[in-house]
Amino acid sequence: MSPSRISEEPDTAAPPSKTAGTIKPSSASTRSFSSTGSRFFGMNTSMVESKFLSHPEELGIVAVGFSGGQCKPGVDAAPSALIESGLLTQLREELGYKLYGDDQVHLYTDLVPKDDPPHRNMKNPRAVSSVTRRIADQVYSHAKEGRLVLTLGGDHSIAIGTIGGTAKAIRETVGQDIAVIWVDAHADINTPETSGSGNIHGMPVSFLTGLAREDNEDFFGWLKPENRISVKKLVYIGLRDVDAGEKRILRENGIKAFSMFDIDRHGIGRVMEMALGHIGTDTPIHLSFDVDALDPMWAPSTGTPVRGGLTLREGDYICECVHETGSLVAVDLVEVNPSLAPESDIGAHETVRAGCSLRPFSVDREHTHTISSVCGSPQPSSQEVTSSAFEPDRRVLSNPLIRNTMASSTVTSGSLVYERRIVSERVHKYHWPAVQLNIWMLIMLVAACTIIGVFSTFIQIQQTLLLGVPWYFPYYITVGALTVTFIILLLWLIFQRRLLPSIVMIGGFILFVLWLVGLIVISVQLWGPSGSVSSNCNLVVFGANPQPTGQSEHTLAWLQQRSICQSWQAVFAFGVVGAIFLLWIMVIAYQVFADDS
Ligand SMILES: NC(=[NH2+])NCCC[C@H](N)C(=O)O
Repeated sequence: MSPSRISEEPDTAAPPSKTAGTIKPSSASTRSFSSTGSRFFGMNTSMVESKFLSHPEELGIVAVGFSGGQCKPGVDAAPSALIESGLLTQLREELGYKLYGDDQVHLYTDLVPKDDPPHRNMKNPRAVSSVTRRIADQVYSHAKEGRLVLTLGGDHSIAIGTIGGTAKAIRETVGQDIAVIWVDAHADINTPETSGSGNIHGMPVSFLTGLAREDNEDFFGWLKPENRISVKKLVYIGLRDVDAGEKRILRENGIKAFSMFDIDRHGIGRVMEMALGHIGTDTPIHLSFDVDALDPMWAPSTGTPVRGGLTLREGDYICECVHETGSLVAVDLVEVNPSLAPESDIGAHETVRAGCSLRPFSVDREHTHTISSVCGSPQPSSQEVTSSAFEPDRRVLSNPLIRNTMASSTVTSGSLVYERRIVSERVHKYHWPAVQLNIWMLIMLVAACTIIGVFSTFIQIQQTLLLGVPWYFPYYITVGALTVTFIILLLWLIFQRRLLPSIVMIGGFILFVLWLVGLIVISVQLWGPSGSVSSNCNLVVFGANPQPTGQSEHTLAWLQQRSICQSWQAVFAFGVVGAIFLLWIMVIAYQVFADDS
């Protein structure tokens, strides 16, 4: 590691300074803007209310000059390069943040042991473990103060510390678990055992989620449950180079991942809606942004570049959307490596510039309306889309030629033209109340089958007695059969995940009308003026005095007549229940429809 620093202070674990504007990037102004104490980020440009920060106008800066999570030197120089490019000055002077933090890039040299042999296939395990532990303390102290925390890396292994620190602080201050949006070309979820490289920057997520564990404090055993995150609250964006073992881990744990394939297919706007919808509106968000998520066209100077990545504008958009939620509590910007400048020095310069552009802190006021309407109210995620998020690109990933074209981008040298064709496709996910739907189907099934059964028996009796069959017997049997068919259709649609409220409303209405006609006819038969069934039953069956007993034909005939009368009553009761339940399902379908729109 060849550390670079802004000031050559030895690194200590001292808590971050509480003096505003103390980070001194080169000759940057140390002027500090006064805070109005309002709960808004970026007072000058944005009016997004922070949901979880008590001091959103304060920015805790942690500058991490550490590269031990991988083998290429230079990534430790990124914080200095970013600061020298004016990132912090802009945050302070243009966006009005009060900056908090030590006036140095931390090199953690005191924590790097001379001898650090591999452990469980991990390279530099002791150094990475103790450095990330120190970072966790630094981030924790800022987050505990209710500040937004910005960590400038360093390689992505440092996220073990940043996310570990945020998770703990937010649990203590807000009492909630954080969600993590991991923007990266890589999933970084290898366990020590699945990793092919042994580089810990490819493993941070497995330690943070508890998929990889160690008891020994020297090897991340210091990560306790309060530092961990749930796989359910983890969302990837921009993936395109995922190891086989990682794919298995993602699939087995049902982790939400939006690859470049999804971004090409749906567009970044829809992907952000789905990502934020998965997290929910009421969850603090830690955004961990690896600059290699961007296409090397914009960010070539990074350790593990992969072609076919995000445009710079898409990267900005992700940051803006997350900012717009008001749920952002911490940000990492990692893997900028100014010493890796393929072709020319412009590479390093461009990468640093891209890094500076990725600021989830402000949105132009003119943009605010458009962005709020897209990102501010996350849509429910679409299972049709995201469950397949990983599978379709397997073929693409395996073929480097195809991989390069998967972004559907065209680059013409001279003037840069980047154009992504977006196949837009609107996918709704309706939230049906499963319990109510199941109860409805069960009751309707019972009602329909009872009516079919009773009227079939009545037809047999009529035929046995050589009497004509009234039209409403077969009519009600048909209505019952249609109801059963409708329920089977609903079950099939549910199974296909295509149950639309309109189908339920139209089907429910038609059945309701048919059912109501049957109910009216039965009511007329039961209580109508001309020889009603009810009065006959009351007179002959229920009113028989004394009621016949004993083993005689008379008793058997009476019992038969009684069961006919009871069947009429049952038919009427189920007729009423059916009509009411059909009304109910129309109301449910309308609510589901209204909720979605
Ligand atoms: N943060 C990164 N750039 N990670 C790259 C990881 C590459 C590879 N999957 C590995 O585990 O080694």
